[in-house]
Amino acid sequence: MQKTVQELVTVSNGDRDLDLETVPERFIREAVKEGQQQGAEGGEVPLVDVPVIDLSLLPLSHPPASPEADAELQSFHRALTSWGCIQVINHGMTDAFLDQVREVAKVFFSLPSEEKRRYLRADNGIEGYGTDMVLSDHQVLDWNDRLSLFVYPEDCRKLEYWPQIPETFREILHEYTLKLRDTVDAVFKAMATSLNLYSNLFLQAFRGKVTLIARFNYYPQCPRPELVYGLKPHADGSAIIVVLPDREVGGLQFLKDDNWVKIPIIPHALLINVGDQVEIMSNGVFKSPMHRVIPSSDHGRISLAMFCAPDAEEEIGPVSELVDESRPRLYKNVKDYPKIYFHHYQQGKRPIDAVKL
Ligand SMILES: O=C(O)CCC(=O)C(=O)O
Ligand SMILES: [Fe+2]
Repeated sequence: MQKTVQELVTVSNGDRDLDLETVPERFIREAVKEGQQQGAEGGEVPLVDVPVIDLSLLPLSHPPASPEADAELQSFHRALTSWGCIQVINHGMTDAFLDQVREVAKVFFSLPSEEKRRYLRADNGIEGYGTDMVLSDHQVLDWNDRLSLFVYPEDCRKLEYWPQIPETFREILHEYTLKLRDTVDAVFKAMATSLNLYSNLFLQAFRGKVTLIARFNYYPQCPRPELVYGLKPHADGSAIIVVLPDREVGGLQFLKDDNWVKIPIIPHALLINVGDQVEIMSNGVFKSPMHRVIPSSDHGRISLAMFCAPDAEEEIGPVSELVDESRPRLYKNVKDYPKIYFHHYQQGKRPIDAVKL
């Protein structure tokens, strides 16, 4: 396999000591190469608050038990219909546990290359350690290395890709997965409740079968962040995505009303995005937001994204309760949306447009 980004930047003394002074051509954004990048792209991106939702207050069925629960449900609904993104607090995981999850990821990415390469992704595989998938010679590469693992259901796990160092990696990822299962169930129930539908609607549509894929992202420090993307602008292809962002280093940006904005770091909140599959199922009521990551010039950044999706065998489509004369059906029914997603993403298109009616 080609060098990882981390190998390219030749870190000699911790994260701060970068030998690389220029960014290799393959990472340079198309717009920069074509001389089209506008001032704002390289300049300041404003900081805008993302709605903060207290998960412990969200009612999981009708009717909300208290005025507070009702108010929280309204905020949740507003956030998902406008932003498609929330920061969740009181999600049931302690600060110390989230820091442990971050720590095992940090230790893994700090291991020598030879050790990490024991978990290298196969050429045409999804799981394992590696870089942006190289699909064509002209593809602009993301300034990002990642470790992707199927984590749920448990019988899908391929332990040969699960790091053995640090020793606690497997156990902590297992525990995080089980806790997140509860979190995503609660979010799906609150979504349905906020739409005045019965709370198990999404989970039943998935026939109780959800899959979780963990993606540990590492964005090494970059000498010219304004020339590259840590992750190119994209919306996520799953149903919902739960991100544990870096505690200190920002970089995640969202497209809000056609402008890129930064969001504040809330160290122990989980960031939850609507993915394309929930946009489709909600007939466009909930929005799958465009987002991107810009690396930092001073520090490496680590995040853990958990992609939660129905089984690829399940057909999904707008739920009938959300289709009527005033809101005609906007999307086709689809099976194996991730396949459609990757096919269109590779071509630089927005995948959800391919299933619009
Ligand atoms: O690194 C982040 O904060 C976001 C990651 C992300 O958007 C993704 O993995 O799809
Ligand atoms: Fe994403």
